[in-house]
Amino acid sequence: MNLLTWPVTALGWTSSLVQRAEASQARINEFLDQKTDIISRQNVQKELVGDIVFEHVSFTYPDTGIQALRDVSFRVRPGQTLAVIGNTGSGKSTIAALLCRLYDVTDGAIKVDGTDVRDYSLRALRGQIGYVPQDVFLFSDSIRNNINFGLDQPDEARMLQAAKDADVYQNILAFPEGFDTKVGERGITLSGGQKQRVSMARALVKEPKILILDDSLSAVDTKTENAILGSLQRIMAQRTSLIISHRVSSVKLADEILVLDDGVIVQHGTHEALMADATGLYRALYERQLQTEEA
Ligand SMILES: Nc1ncnc2c1ncn2[C@@H]1O[C@H](COP(=O)(O)OP(=O)(O)OP(=O)(O)O)[C@@H](O)[C@H]1O
Repeated sequence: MNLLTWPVTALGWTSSLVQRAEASQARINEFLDQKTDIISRQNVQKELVGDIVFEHVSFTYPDTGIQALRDVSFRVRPGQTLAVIGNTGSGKSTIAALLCRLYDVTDGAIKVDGTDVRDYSLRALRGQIGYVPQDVFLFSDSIRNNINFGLDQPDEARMLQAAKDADVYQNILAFPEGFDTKVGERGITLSGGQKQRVSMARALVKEPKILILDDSLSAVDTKTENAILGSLQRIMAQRTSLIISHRVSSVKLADEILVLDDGVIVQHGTHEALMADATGLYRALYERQLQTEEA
């Protein structure tokens, strides 16, 4: 059903339909506002395995002229976890935005399972990527509908499992109406960490082949973050994951870590290998964060 052309009068039937339509409309508008030049080709609709390759990718934001990435190359094999760390503004989120094709690369290419992302149908590509954005967006609706958002056929067992995996199940059960509890303007207010975990459950319930966590646990303390990442290990082992963070604690378990500085990969390797480089940016980030935590 095309919600863009859905007659407004037809929306009057049930309030939950209206809310879902509003929610979908908001999301559609969000995409349309910024992505008018992204063309969806219908030819490639295959099921993904999750092999991601960035080949000499450079990207300049068209509106500001800011070059966010310069000659970035890496590969993440199916089932592996790649982490990206760097200071604020170093280009981390831009990597996620390009992979989801919110923008097209300026130079180079991004390939998923050997096919350029520009050749996929947008629906096929984005439908298989679970993206937990930095800025969580929850609809004024029940927690259940927020988690199941975008699914054609919601499944109760899958939703419950996603909430458990995102470590928000017990919080939700403690609310008066459990998963039917309304959030947002007409409901209760969730803490920043709870919102992030509901948003994570929304990504996990899709059982995506590619999972992107974009600073998704910044609002929880390091202890909770470690507990969530620990419980996500099983899930991440079954898909290709991209963890974007400015915190060393979030990235240290990854198979490979990229260190970005001003749009350029300045280091890459495992946590142990990067820590061994006493003069590298990674070690400097680690020591700075240790000092902040101790303070
Ligand atoms: N939508 C946008 N339009 C124009 N410029 C942008 C946009 N998003 C990011 N930028 C710019 O691109 C550069 C890289 O930003 P990006 O968000 O990728 O960095 P980041 O490492 O994820 O930062 P943070 O840790 O603060 O989220 C920055 O200079 C930023 O100001």
